[in-house]
Amino acid sequence: MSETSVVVHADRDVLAQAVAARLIVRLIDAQAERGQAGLVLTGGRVAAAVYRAVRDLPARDAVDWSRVDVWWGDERFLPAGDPDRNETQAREALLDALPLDPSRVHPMPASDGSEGDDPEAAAATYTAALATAARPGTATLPHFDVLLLGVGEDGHVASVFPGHPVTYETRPVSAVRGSPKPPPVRTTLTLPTINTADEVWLLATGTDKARAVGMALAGAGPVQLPAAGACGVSRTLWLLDRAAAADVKPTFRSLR
Ligand SMILES: O=C(O)[C@H](O)[C@@H](O)[C@H](O)[C@H](O)COP(=O)(O)O
Repeated sequence: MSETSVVVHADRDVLAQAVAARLIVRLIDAQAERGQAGLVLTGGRVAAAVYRAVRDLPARDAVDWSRVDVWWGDERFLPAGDPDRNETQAREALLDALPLDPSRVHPMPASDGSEGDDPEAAAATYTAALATAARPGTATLPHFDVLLLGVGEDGHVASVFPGHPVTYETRPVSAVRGSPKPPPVRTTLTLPTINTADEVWLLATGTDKARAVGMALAGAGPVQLPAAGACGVSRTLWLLDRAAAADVKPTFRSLR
């Protein structure tokens, strides 16, 4: 039975520290249970603050990083190494500092990769990479223990934007053209894929996010507000600061 929880922290710095600690513990537990862990990264400023906090916490050494599979929930379709790629940002903020197994780090293709400047081909390549790592006996996807999502002011998650055709997409990975947040071309896990994760953690800070967060938790639909359609199999965890939680009904709040 899936559980939805909301945890509210004082501000972004405290949130980043607390989410980093929570993430480290969750990865340790996953490895204790399964011998490995699957982590899906997101882009954006809040996630970057969390990544830096993980990097700087000594407890990160309790994770066996060589047995963590790292995936991305979405990517800005730009050349390899572009500073605006989610991959580049995650590598700089965290991944470069960790003893990861490079074969277990799975960035989404870049626009100058072997697929060429073709986001549909890039989405197909990522779909194949996911299928290669699929759980034995299951369909097409690996085990995601934790899937991180930033939340946009408009309620987007990953590169699933409100009202965009991608909100209806049922294939595992989709190309996105005409993104309202630059750059316009992206690749993304779709909502059905996101929703196979054991735990989905939605991160939001600042007053700009309050309306979207409040509406998502009040039961908005996923086409209007994709964040409302992101749910973990075991748990959906909203990790907010006070400003982003301003419109969340008191029944959902657990102040920290
Ligand atoms: O590629 C991206 O831009 C992200 O994956 C996107 O979904 C992001 O997570 C949100 O827009 C929140 O970003 P902020 O934390 O910067 O507000």
